[in-house]
Amino acid sequence: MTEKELIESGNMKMDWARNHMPVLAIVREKFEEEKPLKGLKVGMALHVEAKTAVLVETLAAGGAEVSITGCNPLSTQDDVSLALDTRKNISCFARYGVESQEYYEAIDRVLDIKPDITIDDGADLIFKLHTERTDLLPNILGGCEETTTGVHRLHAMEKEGALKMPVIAVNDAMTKYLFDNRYGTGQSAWDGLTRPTSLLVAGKNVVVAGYGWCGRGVAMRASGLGANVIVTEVDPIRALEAKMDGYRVMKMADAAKLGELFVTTTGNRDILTAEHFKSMPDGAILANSGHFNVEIDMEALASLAKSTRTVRHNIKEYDLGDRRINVIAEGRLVNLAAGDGHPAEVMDMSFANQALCVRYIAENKLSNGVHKVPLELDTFVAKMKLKSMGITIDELTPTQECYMSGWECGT
Ligand SMILES: NC(=O)c1ccc[n+]([C@@H]2O[C@H](COP(=O)([O-])OP(=O)(O)OC[C@H]3O[C@@H](n4cnc5c(N)ncnc54)[C@H](O)[C@@H]3O)[C@@H](O)[C@H]2O)c1
Ligand SMILES: O=c1[nH]cnc2c1ncn2[C@@H]1O[C@H](CO)[C@@H](O)[C@H]1O
Ligand SMILES: N[C@@H](CCS)C(=O)O
Repeated sequence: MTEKELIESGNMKMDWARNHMPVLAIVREKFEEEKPLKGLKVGMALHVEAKTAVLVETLAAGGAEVSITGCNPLSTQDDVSLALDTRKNISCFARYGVESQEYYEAIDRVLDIKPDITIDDGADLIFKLHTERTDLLPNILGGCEETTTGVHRLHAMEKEGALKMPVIAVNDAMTKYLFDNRYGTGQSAWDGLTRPTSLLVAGKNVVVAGYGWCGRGVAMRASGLGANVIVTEVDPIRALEAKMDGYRVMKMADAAKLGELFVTTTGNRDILTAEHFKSMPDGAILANSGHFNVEIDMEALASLAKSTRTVRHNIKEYDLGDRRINVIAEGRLVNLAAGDGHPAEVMDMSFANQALCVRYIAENKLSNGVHKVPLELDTFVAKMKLKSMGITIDELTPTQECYMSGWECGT
């Protein structure tokens, strides 16, 4: 495609996404009217695709100058990146398939605008701010973090006294993780698994590692597609939940022997290791929908392999001699690296939270540390989402409110 065609394609994707993000549209209208971000610069590292682009244009509509790059070398859609870069007050440095050095250089270019507010997915931008670009910290009003792993990193920094800015844990808003991590990952992980493989899920043994918000979504949809789902966990409560939700629960050492398709969603490292690769059935398919590319030990797999080859777009086969193992999208987030990311209706809520939190940072002086999304913003997003779906719900009557808050009328 020519550059002009790519830009057209990016704009088309953005139009489609925008039309399915009604809560963000409400926020954008307010931003257009009130310009709450006028004079502010926002630096972002997020998955650069159409839904993210709608968030970026929303921030620009609020008066901000926005500079963005990717948060994963394989999740950028170049057509959207180019289309964004043509917009007024927006620069986009993300490119698909960049090597590590180029990935971090692009984060530096984002930081070169000297942002007042940051938005991260995985905390790579904040990490750079606290290591190589500390000179920029005094200018920072605050940041927002999109994902569970990023929030973990920030809590670890805070605990060590290393976090030198306020950050809002957007992931932890109820209108984010209950929907994005569960229904979003539940659907888009299967988009990323079925597109490259073009194989049947029904009847397969699917092993889901981790029964957190992402894991339960992936397991639920696997079950809906007819798979026999096996869950692995380290948390006894979550393992019990998985069992009572109807799945088999066992150690990965045992699941490895049975699984035909493996999906990691733990946010942890070394979930699938040499020990497991050696006992997997021939042709097993592995994918990660959790944390970076460390959930599957790709180095161990490469060193066990006698040879490797690309067997389909986004699938690499590792020939171990007595068996072959297939990995989707280099063990990186399968839903974004091999699929189209979460559905727009879900990112609508996640990104409405992001836009509202950026405004909150602009209008309130926050102390250094990790902050919750204010409950009124979380509730606003839920109410607007219901409204956009044409759903009205009951309200407590004064008598009911009194009954619920009293203690005399318990029986
Ligand atoms: N692919 C996506 O688009 C997407 C969306 C949201 C979150 N995420 C990422 O997915 C990961 C999980 O997020 P979440 O919100 O579900 O987190 P979560 O904390 O709710 O769940 C993680 C689960 O993994 C379990 N776990 C940890 N180590 C394990 C091990 N060794 N074996 C088995 N289970 C183990 C934990 O006990 C926990 O129940 C994070 O890295 C997050 O950033 C990805
Ligand atoms: O299509 C998408 N566009 C932008 N962000 C996404 C999309 N799908 C998922 N995530 C976000 O990626 C984070 C993990 O890196 C998740 O927390 C989710 O919010
Ligand atoms: N942005 C990182 C963290 C996801 S949990 C990634 O894409 O790997």
